[in-house]
This record gives sequence, structure tokens and C-alpha cells, in this order.
Amino acid sequence: MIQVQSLSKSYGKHAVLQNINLTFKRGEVNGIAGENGAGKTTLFKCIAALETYEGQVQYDGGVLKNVTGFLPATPFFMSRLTGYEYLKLVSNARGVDKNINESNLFDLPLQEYAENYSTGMQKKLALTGLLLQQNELFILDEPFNGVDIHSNIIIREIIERLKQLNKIVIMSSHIFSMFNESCDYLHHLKGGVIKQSVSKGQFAKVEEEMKGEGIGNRITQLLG
Ligand SMILES: Nc1ncnc2c1ncn2[C@@H]1O[C@H](COP(=O)(O)OP(=O)(O)OP(=O)(O)O)[C@@H](O)[C@H]1O
Repeated sequence: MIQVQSLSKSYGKHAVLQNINLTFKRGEVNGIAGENGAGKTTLFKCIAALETYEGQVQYDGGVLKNVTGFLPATPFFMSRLTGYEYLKLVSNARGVDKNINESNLFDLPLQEYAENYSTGMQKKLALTGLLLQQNELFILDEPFNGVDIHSNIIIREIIERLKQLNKIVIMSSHIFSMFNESCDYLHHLKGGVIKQSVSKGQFAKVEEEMKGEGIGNRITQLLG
């Protein structure tokens, strides 16, 4: 179990996250919904120990960062590194010795440079790396963004399998139906605070709240 307690994060004078309290349990998928700039990625980076923060992130299974797999919205790859080499590198980093070619579940061209992969292919390569590492926590920042329909189905399947394997999954998405399909709990992040947390069956409440954040008649004003 992961307990985020009184987590706050500021960049200079800009308070991005304020007093966040969340609990993530094994075998559960948690969605974080929020408009652009709400602080989802910042929250993910804090939990993944990629950012400093105030407050605490407690984990009952050892050193969290050693078992955390973070899929960024836009993965980054070093130049002149093939897909195969990337997967080898991330497996070696965790002392995992699995057959790379047999682990190529998205049938990626592993002999090609990862930096030349398309957006969706890069996302699939990064995700394959996280799975190879056998992490306990999977933080997936917009995992469905930029991938094709078939891969979208595979990623949903992966999330379901991670849940069955008792892993902790935290994800964001700008496609609300993805929360309905994959998540057990949904947390609405707005203005740096968690506005509401709901369990499956009540996600429409968050959707309604978010729809209320529309831009009203400002489009008409702009076009008129
Ligand atoms: N390294 C940084 N330095 C300064 N400000 C930052 C930094 N990273 C993020 N921010 C600011 O923090 C706020 C939250 O950004 P964040 O990327 O966490 O939002 P998000 O909810 O993931 O947005 P999106 O849905 O567009 O990806 C934004 O105002 C952003 O400009």
C-alpha cells in the first residue's frame, strides 16, 4: 500500500499541489483526472521520487523508487540506442535477465533506433521496459495517448493483468471512457487539490464536475 500524506509541491511561488492525501492499494487501479496543468504529472513525479516535495509518500513494501515504473506522457530515449539495447539497459538496471525478443509484446522493430520510433511506438517500448523490470508500482501518464486502436486494447489488457498480479497502478487520461474501463477509483485533481475521490460506479460524478469546467459562451464571443 502507498500512502500519500500532506503532499505539497511548489515551483518557485507557484503552488502546484497542496496537501494531497491519497491511498493506493495493491490490486487496484487508480485514475487521476484533471484539466491541462492541474498537476497530474507533477504528482506522478513526486510519487516516483523524481521531484522533491513536502509531505510523505509511504510504502509498506521497501524502497518505493526501486520498484516504481513511470511511463511518462512523452518518453525520452538516448540517441543511437536501439529498442533492443534500451530494453536490455532497463532490465539490467533492475538485475532482471529475461529474453528481450520474447518480451517484445508489441512486435516493435527492436534493431532500429528508439529515437526514430513513432510516438506510439516509443510509448510501447517504454511500457515494455517497465513490464520487463517487474515493478510493483506502475505510474502511467496518459498511456493511451498516441497509440493505435490495437495497442490501446493491449494496454487495457496489460492494466487488467497488472491488477490481477496485485500490482499498484496509477494512471491519468484525458479520455474519460478509459477511466470507466480500467479504474477502480478516480480522483479529481483541480487547482492543486483533490476535489473528490470516487469508486467505480460513481465516476459520472467526476465527469459532471469536469464538464462544468467548460468555456461557456467564450467560443461564441471569440468567433462573433
Ligand atoms: N519543472 C517545472 N517548473 C516550473 N513549473 C512547472 C514545472 N513542471 C510543471 N510545472 C507547472 O506545474 C503545473 C502543473 O503541471 P503538470 O505537468 O503537472 O500538469 P498536468 O496535469 O500533468 O497537465 P497536462 O494534462 O497538460 O499534462 C503547470 O502550471 C506547469 O506549468
